[in-house]
Amino acid sequence: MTGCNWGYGKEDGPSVWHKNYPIALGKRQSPVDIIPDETVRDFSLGPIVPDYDRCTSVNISNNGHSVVVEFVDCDDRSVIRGGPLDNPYRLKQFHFHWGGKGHDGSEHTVGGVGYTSELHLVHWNAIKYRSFREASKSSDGLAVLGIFLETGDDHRWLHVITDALYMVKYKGSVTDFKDFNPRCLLPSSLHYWTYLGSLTTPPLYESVTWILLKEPITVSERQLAMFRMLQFNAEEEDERMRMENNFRPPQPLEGRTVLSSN
Ligand SMILES: NS(=O)(=O)c1ccc(CCCCO)cc1
Ligand SMILES: [Zn+2]
Repeated sequence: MTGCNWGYGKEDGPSVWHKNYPIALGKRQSPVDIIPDETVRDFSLGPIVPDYDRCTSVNISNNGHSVVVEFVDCDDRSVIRGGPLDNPYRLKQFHFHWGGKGHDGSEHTVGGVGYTSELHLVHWNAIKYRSFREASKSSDGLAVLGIFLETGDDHRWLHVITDALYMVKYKGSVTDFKDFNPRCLLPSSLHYWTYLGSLTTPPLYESVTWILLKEPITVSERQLAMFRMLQFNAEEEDERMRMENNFRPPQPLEGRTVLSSN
């Protein structure tokens, strides 16, 4: 497998991903537009339980597409359970998607309206699969908890992440990032929508049970602007490209139903 040949530009962006990743035209692609009135209340859906209190964050890195915080996932120290999930899924990493200055950058939209940004906490089914890589190719392999970000006051804890961004400005950079518990990024309500979808970036595998929290968290424009000082390119590359608008637009629902917790 050669390196990444995709991006978010005109030549390599979401509209041409299908050339190298034909599943982009598949039947359970993500993100999608969530139309609240068309979601189905499922009273059998229990609460979602993120249990991150024994999590071990390892590092923060720039992979040329987003900024990613990775966690130790060799045991069940930090998992998400309940809701639509048949067993606990291990926390592997979280990352963000955002827009340009004054532009929305969420991936999922609600009633056709986007948010300023979207946080994805990525988990994998270690009960059924032996590795994240194997799980990522399986229809019930991954669970991604999606949290919308809206602009307003400073987020009390986001500075811990934005203070580290200068260390990972360029693609391929990584730095230690210990003792961060993503529980501080959750909104107060865990009411959610859930549906079966895919990774929103190549390889676009249709392996994700999406769980989207209805309540957004609030971050400031200043905090969000820090993400835009990141670059898509490596330090040694001539072409400087600001990391922004790293989101895929909504894809066809293709007959899927979005379920709603209470
Ligand atoms: N935006 S997302 O949460 O759907 C997401 C999560 C994780 C990956 C990496 C998959 C690597 C497979 O080998 C890609 C995308
Ligand atoms: Zn994502």
